[in-house]
Amino acid sequence: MSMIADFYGGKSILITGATGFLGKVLMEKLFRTSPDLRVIYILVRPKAGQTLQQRVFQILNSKLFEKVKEVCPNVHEKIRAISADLNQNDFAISKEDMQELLSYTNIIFHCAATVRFDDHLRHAVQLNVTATQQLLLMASQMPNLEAFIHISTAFSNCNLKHIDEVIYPCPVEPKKIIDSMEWLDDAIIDEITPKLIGDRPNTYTYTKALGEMVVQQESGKLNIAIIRPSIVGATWQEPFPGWVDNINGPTGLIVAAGKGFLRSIRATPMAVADLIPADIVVNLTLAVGWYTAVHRPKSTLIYHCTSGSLNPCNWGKMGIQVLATFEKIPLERAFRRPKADFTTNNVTTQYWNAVSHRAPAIIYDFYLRLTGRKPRMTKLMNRLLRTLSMLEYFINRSWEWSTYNTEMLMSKLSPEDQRVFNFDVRQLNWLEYIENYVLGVKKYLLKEDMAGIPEAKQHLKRLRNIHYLFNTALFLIAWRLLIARSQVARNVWFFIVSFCYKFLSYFRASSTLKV
Ligand SMILES: CCCCCCCCCCCCCCCCCCCCCC(=O)SCCNC(=O)CCNC(=O)[C@H](O)C(C)(C)COP(=O)(O)OP(=O)(O)OC[C@H]1O[C@@H](n2cnc3c(N)ncnc32)[C@H](O)[C@@H]1OP(=O)(O)O
Ligand SMILES: NC(=O)C1=CN([C@@H]2O[C@H](COP(=O)(O)OP(=O)(O)OC[C@H]3O[C@@H](n4cnc5c(N)ncnc54)[C@H](OP(=O)(O)O)[C@@H]3O)[C@@H](O)[C@H]2O)C=CC1
Repeated sequence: MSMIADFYGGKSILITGATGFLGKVLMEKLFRTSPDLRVIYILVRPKAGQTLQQRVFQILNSKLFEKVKEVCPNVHEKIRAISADLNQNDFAISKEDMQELLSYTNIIFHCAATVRFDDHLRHAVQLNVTATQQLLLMASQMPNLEAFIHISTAFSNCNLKHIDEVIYPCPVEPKKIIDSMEWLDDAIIDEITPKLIGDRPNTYTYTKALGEMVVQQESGKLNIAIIRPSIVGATWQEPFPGWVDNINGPTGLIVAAGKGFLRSIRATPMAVADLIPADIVVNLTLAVGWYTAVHRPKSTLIYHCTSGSLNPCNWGKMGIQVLATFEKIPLERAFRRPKADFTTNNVTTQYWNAVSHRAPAIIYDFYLRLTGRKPRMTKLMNRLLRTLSMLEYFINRSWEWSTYNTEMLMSKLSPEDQRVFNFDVRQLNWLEYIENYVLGVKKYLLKEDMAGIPEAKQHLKRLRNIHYLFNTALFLIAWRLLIARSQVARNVWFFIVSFCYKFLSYFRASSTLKV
């Protein structure tokens, strides 16, 4: 019997960010392991022309929720979508809905955030700091609340090399930042942003650090815990291996490599690739929810959900395995063959960006223009290069995260809970995981059919032939130009031609003699 699954039975759970990557995996696991839970409230905003109901319907009818329907056939009745926008005052929740949330909620999982690295500071503060503060205020009015679990990121203190499971203060108090965002205009905010974020690389990591400070300062009498996952990747085992549905983090680069857009990347092959599968994050989150509610630790505990210190993998190994998988299982309609390499300095990066990224895009756009179509490759390539420049910070450094609390929690679980809510990353086989990740990208994100693999392989063969033809033509043109200009080149050319002629004559003469 799982104590954790049992604990969530009959509970009313509030999840923010339930429509996001992690939120969906969290909801799925909750429904699958505790189908007798009372209700899951999710705060959702209408988006991309879809109503709340349409969004929920789409999630529940997705591949991810297939197994849930077997164990919890009435899942539609157990999910209650509440119209909310975390950017608005009181989240723009109606009075009745607010009353219901305040009266019944037992557990809160706060996953919502803006994860964009380059978000404007005002927006990032609003969502990652102010909204967290408002949610804590709401939580403090919930008489039945047992635990508040805040999802942060292991990179909130990426300006440090060794990071402990503690909250590190930022120089400027979050309250002052929240206040100043109300009266400063955008131009001034733009000007002070680099000074505020200091040695952090972007507004995302900075505002997530401020969010943690807010949690600490406003915790009051609440039972709170903070989880810091590193780079969340596709699922490892549950509900099935390799599930992923957005392009954040490494996923976008895996797609770009598989489609042949990404040919070189400025990364340190030996740097630790601190990836963590989404299902491990979710299992730890649910275990932390249980532990925080039942054991009520005296202070706010922080849990690092990272892989580097327990089972390290590096970017070099990961890159090789990604490419090896694409050899066996290519993506459809690739632009070029999947073939990428790491560069380690600015000069080679600029060179390969020009030769392997920009030049093919320009040539392809020229071809599109010639055939009366709209050019698009240069724009796409520029976006990819911008993305690469944003991710570079994270793939050229290694961090050490201590995992004392996470290991302590593991030791508190019963053998059954260790199995059902497994967050022991030491059991993960990286090569197998990455292969499944790449397969998952193909199946679940790009929705490509496995039956199309032979055709995809044929397409790659055609691309290889075009590549050889192009290189031969380029070589011949260069050689012709050289011969026209250099006496040495001419001599070498005559030498080769006469050597080939003599060799052929000798070969013909000896074969005539034999007859
Ligand atoms: C041997 C070599 C082998 C090579 C093989 C390859 C193997 C793999 C090697 C693996 C190395 C992994 C490194 C991971 C490090 C992650 C560190 C995370 C650390 C923190 C973790 C966290 O705690 S938190 C979650 C992370 N938070 C994000 O990860 C959001 C990022 N993101 C944005 O901050 C915005 O996205 C940004 C970029 C501003 C654009 O912003 P923007 O306004 O220009 O545009 P959009 O966002 O609308 O995206 C418009 C177009 O960008 C394209 N794109 C967007 N993301 C993309 C992406 N990741 N990879 C590719 N392409 C991407 C997309 O293809 C769109 O293309 P299209 O237009 O055709 O749809
Ligand atoms: N992915 C990763 O690699 C990592 C993520 N994390 C943390 O995990 C958490 C979840 O991340 P992830 O699932 O990847 O992120 P996603 O971007 O996939 O999901 C973000 C969620 O927040 C919601 N949200 C954003 N703005 C609002 C708003 N104004 N009102 C209501 N809801 C809003 C989104 O809703 P909508 O669908 O409407 O946009 C979505 O459900 C975040 O706190 C993130 O910082 C930490 C480490 C790594």
